[in-house]
Amino acid sequence: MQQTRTDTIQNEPIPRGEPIIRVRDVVVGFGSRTILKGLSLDVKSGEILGFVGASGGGKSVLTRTILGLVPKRSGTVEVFGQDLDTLDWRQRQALERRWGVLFQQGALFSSMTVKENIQFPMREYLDMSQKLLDELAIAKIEMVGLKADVAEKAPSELSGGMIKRAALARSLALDPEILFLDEPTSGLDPIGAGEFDDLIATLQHTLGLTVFMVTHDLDSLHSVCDRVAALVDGQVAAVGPIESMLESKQPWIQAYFHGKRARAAGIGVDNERAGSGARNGAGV
Ligand SMILES: Nc1ncnc2c1ncn2[C@@H]1O[C@H](COP(=O)(O)OP(=O)(O)OP(=O)(O)O)[C@@H](O)[C@H]1O
Repeated sequence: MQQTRTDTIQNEPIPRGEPIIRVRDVVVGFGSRTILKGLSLDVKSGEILGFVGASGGGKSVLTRTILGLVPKRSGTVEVFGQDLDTLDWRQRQALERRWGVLFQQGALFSSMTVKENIQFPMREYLDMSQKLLDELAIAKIEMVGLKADVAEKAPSELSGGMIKRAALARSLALDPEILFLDEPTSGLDPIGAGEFDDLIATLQHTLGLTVFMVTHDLDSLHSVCDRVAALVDGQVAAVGPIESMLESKQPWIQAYFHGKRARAAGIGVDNERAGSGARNGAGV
């Protein structure tokens, strides 16, 4: 059991399949531009939800809004059953250590070794000896499929794929229940991306994580996501298993999931062969 310096208000795990993130009628804008226009979405405990949408449509903005990094104009965000607007800073801190984030650039501190990067969030929240911190960091490094000797390396000595894994190890530093991934496979070659997808699926399965994953990667959507939510014009236009996306009549979703790249990823091929056997969308 890790020791914590932070008070917690509610540590009950959310039962599998129940909403662990509940976004309701969220409006976010910058100046005269409104990006999220009354967006609602549930992320269920234990699922990998893929979040897709046009470039610049607001996927990262939603992620950052859930994380409390971007102010809302209206609407509510509940995580672990708690309305984020009602928490004081201590409660907020307790809640934040229950999630991990891997941002698009997977930025590691360049002046620190991989081990120090992973220990950075640990030092903020955990009160334990250096020896234990070292053991924990090595465990995280091995968990993401890297060798222990990577611990002492600088980020500049790593390949792009290794940096992603090291950044993932850091996001797992505090044993989060929810993992936010912003385009985790961007910049990886198809083999590296496939391996990273497998890693996410394995970690989700073994650690019982809930994963909210912004992605453009049709292979990832196909191979690891339990459900997909599509952001169109500031709202979630459809959410459900990937098969349900194929049935959507929404033009952007049709273009996305029936396009050339989707066919190349094998999406829809089975459905087209099997006629109309696809499941229906699950709604928000
Ligand atoms: N802090 C900010 N101030 C002003 N505009 C912003 C800010 N953050 C995001 N935006 C704008 O909001 C829109 C949505 O951005 P966002 O990064 O969420 O898109 P996205 O869907 O994640 O795109 P991509 O798939 O290309 O990463 C963009 O037009 C962006 O310029």
